[in-house]
Amino acid sequence: MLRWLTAGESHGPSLVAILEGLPAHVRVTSDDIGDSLARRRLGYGRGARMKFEQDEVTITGGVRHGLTQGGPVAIQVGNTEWPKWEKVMSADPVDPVELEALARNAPLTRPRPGHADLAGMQKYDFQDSRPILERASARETAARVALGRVASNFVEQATGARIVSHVIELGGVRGPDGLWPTADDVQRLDEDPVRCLDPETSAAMVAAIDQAHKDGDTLGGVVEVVVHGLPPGLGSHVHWDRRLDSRLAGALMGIQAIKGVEVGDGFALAATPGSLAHDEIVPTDAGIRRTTDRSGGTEGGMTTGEVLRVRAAMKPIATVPRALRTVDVSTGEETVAHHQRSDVCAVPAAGIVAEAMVALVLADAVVEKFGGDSVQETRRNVQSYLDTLRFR
Ligand SMILES: Cc1cc2nc3c(=O)[nH]c(=O)nc-3n(C[C@H](O)[C@H](O)[C@H](O)COP(=O)(O)O)c2cc1C
Ligand SMILES: C=C(O[C@@H]1CC(C(=O)O)=C[C@@H](OP(=O)(O)O)[C@H]1O)C(=O)O
Repeated sequence: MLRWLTAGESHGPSLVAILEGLPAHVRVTSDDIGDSLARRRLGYGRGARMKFEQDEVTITGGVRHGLTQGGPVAIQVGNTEWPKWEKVMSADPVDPVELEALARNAPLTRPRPGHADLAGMQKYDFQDSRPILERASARETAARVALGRVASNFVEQATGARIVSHVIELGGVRGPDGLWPTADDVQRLDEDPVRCLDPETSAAMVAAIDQAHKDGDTLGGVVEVVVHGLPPGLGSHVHWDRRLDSRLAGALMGIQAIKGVEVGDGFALAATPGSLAHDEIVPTDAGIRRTTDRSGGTEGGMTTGEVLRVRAAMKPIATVPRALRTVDVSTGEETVAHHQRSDVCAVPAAGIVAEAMVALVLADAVVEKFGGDSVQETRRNVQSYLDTLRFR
């Protein structure tokens, strides 16, 4: 079983993340992790912070000379914003007079509808939303993406499978159906301002972001994660919490602002007759194959060996410049929510986070099915399973 945890606040000194349970000899470097973090910062519509903040990666445990050692992998991602927040976010007490003089420390008492502010203040008994938003912030996804890169290196080195994501809808602009990227499309997608495969749709998405920016508004959208080359049989039909589709859905729903998940054609299948909803099984020269991939590569909570496809729908950014109504909790009076610099749209970044979450679920499922204390042992186990697989 893989276990992982992240800690750290949006404006704290750093995020930290630990991943336990991977075999030894997985190739991974700080540059790999830095590359994945750089991909998460991409995307038209993100706010000013993405431009001036750097992700400073340090692997502090579990990796030696570019190979995992079998122990927990520990990664630190420094927040370069920290010097501005040293007093406000200090772990140790700070002189209250000094704190009072800091504009940055002014209590945030006008909770934003759509963010964690109000429910968090009620639940954790704070009169200021700062302690809530600091941890609710999607800054934390940098730590997940760092671990996700270690996990995806493992999945690729053990099974050959490759993970890619793309944006299929943004601000109501939807691309043509049935366009799925291959792993060779990653560079092209990363170069597109909104990580969309279709150039015309991409241009319309960029225009939608520009319009929202002009209108003081924010946008959401839908990302799809596609995995090529997985073996059949990851996950299991035998219990709800062993189903791979359930684990993927939980992981994707665990990303900030994700409000819907689909596996394969998901909700559209509910409106399709059975004769057109499933993936027929046919004999081919390459073995038993499917004619379509409507199920998104899982049946009975297990991978089928076809392309895995999962989608996540992101609600619009909660910090709306044309601020929404709220209550000032210090007075009880109606007012508008606090607003500072913020993303207009972070759907392209959410796709990179979704890739990381899928990688972590798949790494767990690969360890569970194939085991191994070194990645070469895992790979041998995968190969012997494939060599002896029935009805290939
Ligand atoms: C990559 C990414 C970037 C985000 N950027 C912002 C942002 O700049 N401003 C904001 O208000 N919300 C942003 N969000 C969304 C908030 O984190 C999210 O709405 C908040 O945590 C509450 O979400 P929940 O209702 O799903 O818990 C972002 C989310 C993601 C995944
Ligand atoms: C810092 C990141 O995203 C942040 C996520 C976020 C939120 O509320 O989720 C709010 C914004 O931060 P701030 O409130 O400091 O402007 C984003 O910039 C990041 O992704 O690295």
